[in-house]
Amino acid sequence: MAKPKVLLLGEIQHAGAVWEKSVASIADVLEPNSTNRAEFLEECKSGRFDGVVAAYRTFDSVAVTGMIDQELVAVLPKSLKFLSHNGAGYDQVDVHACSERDPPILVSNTPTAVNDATADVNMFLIIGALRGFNTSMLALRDGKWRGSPLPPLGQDPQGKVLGILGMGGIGRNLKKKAEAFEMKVIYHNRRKLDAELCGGAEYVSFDELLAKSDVLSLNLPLNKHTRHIISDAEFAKMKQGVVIVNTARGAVIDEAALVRALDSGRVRSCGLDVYEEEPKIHPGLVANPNVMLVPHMGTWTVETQTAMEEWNIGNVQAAIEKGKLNSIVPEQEGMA
Ligand SMILES: O=CC(=O)O
Repeated sequence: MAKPKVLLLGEIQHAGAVWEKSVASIADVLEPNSTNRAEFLEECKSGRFDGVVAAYRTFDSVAVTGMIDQELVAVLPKSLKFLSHNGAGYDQVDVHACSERDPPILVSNTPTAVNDATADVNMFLIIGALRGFNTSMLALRDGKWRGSPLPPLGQDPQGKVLGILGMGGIGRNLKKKAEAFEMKVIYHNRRKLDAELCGGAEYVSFDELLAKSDVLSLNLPLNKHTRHIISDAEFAKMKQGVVIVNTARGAVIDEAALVRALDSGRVRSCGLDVYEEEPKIHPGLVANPNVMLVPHMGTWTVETQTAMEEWNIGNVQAAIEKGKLNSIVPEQEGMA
């Protein structure tokens, strides 16, 4: 019997042995010859991927395929039923277009695998931004010890109110870590979570979150409802001297408005792992020595990258062996 076909978009870098033992041993794995989106669209139209049942994609494969949007979904082979995205955030995939296609393409991501590593970076950015470490770290490397004039004193996390916008897996993990630093956690989410799930954190309205937080952390997915959820009007509702931290996706904040809020002093400092137009960063952020900037490394650890790949491989394996995904994105729950 012919083996099922799987499309590999991007590279398996850490769980190669698991891939070989599982998917590669039971499926024919195809990889695109294309080097850009125009070529990839043509390669899809040529029928080269016909018969493919499941696709494994990486965040970086967007460089070849472009976004998985309506235009691309329309030319993907009709045989493709499952798309496994190796990442927690799947804003590169238009899930609505995948659901609407006949037959639909079911999408999975890698939620829980990323929680610890991302919440760790989140905590690092909170402490770094509160303590204002960036200025003196730059001064030290410039041969000026702590710098002259001396940097302003930092602030302790103990007793500060941490507002978490988006109480999913990363938000809940961050809550536990922040409580070890004696921060008081409040949160806002599309829906209030039961007390056990949110670990007793206080649920507040969006406006209350903005008004009460000493540190505001963005932990929500990027989609058309959350793009620029934080902009000038929201900064105006925050405390003077608030600290902003974002490990979610750059575009949940209007970056130009953030720079204005930093320049006016409304925002004292920020810690960012993600940017609106990666790898471009707003010059107003780069020029500000007071802000902590990390180049999208929230999940950049051996353990987490391996766990993410293994999770994604598990989804592809389940797709071809059982005709279903182990985990499906929330928008498609009930479609499997
Ligand atoms: O940014 C990282 C991810 O979405 O997993």
